[in-house]
Amino acid sequence: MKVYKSLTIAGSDSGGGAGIQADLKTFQELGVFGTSALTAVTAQNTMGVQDVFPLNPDQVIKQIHSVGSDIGVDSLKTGMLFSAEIISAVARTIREFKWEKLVVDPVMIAKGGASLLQQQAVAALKQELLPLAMVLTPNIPEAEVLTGLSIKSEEDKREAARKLHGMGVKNVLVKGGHEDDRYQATDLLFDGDGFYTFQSRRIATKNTHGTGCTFSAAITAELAKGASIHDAAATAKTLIQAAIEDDLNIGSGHGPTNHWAYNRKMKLNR
Ligand SMILES: Nc1ncnc2c1ncn2[C@@H]1O[C@H](COP(=O)(O)OP(=O)(O)O)[C@@H](O)[C@H]1O
Ligand SMILES: Cc1ncc(COP(=O)(O)O)c(N)n1
Repeated sequence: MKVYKSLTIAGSDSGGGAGIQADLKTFQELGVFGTSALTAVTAQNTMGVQDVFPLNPDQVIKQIHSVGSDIGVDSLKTGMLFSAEIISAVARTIREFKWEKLVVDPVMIAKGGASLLQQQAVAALKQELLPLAMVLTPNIPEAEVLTGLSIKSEEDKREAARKLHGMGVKNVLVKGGHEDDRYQATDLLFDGDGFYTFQSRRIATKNTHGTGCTFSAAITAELAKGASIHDAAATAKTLIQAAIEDDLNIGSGHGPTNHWAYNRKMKLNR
């Protein structure tokens, strides 16, 4: 049996809903062997981020080398990277290994408002990491920071996607979770040629902690198995919908989604 492997380079969420924990659970749910390189430890729960302890770039790089030199990487994703120094070191290592199936989730701010990326690191993200990305998955506020555009409409989303593609990203997937739409959650993919939308019913819930991490991890796992970006995005959208729908209601703030809901839903639909 061929074993597919995905690496996540991201922060730890002690609360288990986002970051490395969400990524590994999602890889597992999609049948892919998950490995990780931690960039930072956060003391975090559903109420917010209580503290952030970044690792130094050498500590991050050593973990990536350990995984890359022995276990192997069919696809990888980045999440919380925190500083320009970590971004430069990670970008250098990805180039060294010549990994192509890279999903960049440009994590900037946690749902509760805590900063997970230093402001001065945005330039490094744009210059060093975006040109290596096979897929970039910004939410609306992240797409606004990266492009300098204000995004209010579907056409604004397209304009932002075009601009990000111009920065060297092969496929741009602008997520619509933050949109002011009571009925739908619509994600937009631009592959350089055409636009594709992935739409679902918007679920009325406060428990959306880690949706972005889970969504980009699902794309990463599907790419490892050889799926096209279009198919990977479709699977990720189905998985995140099932995960949000199946409300776990953990904690008293923004709770996590259910990472094992997808397979259960697939079995029921069979
Ligand atoms: N309330 C919701 N109902 C259904 N889908 C949602 C909801 N909120 C977010 N999503 C979906 O979850 C994924 C992550 O979106 P988003 O919330 O924009 O990212 P982030 O967690 O990075 O802020 C996207 O596929 C988006 O469409
Ligand atoms: C360690 C870590 N990484 C990422 C996020 C973003 O979470 P979300 O997916 O809800 O934007 C987070 N809260 N913590």
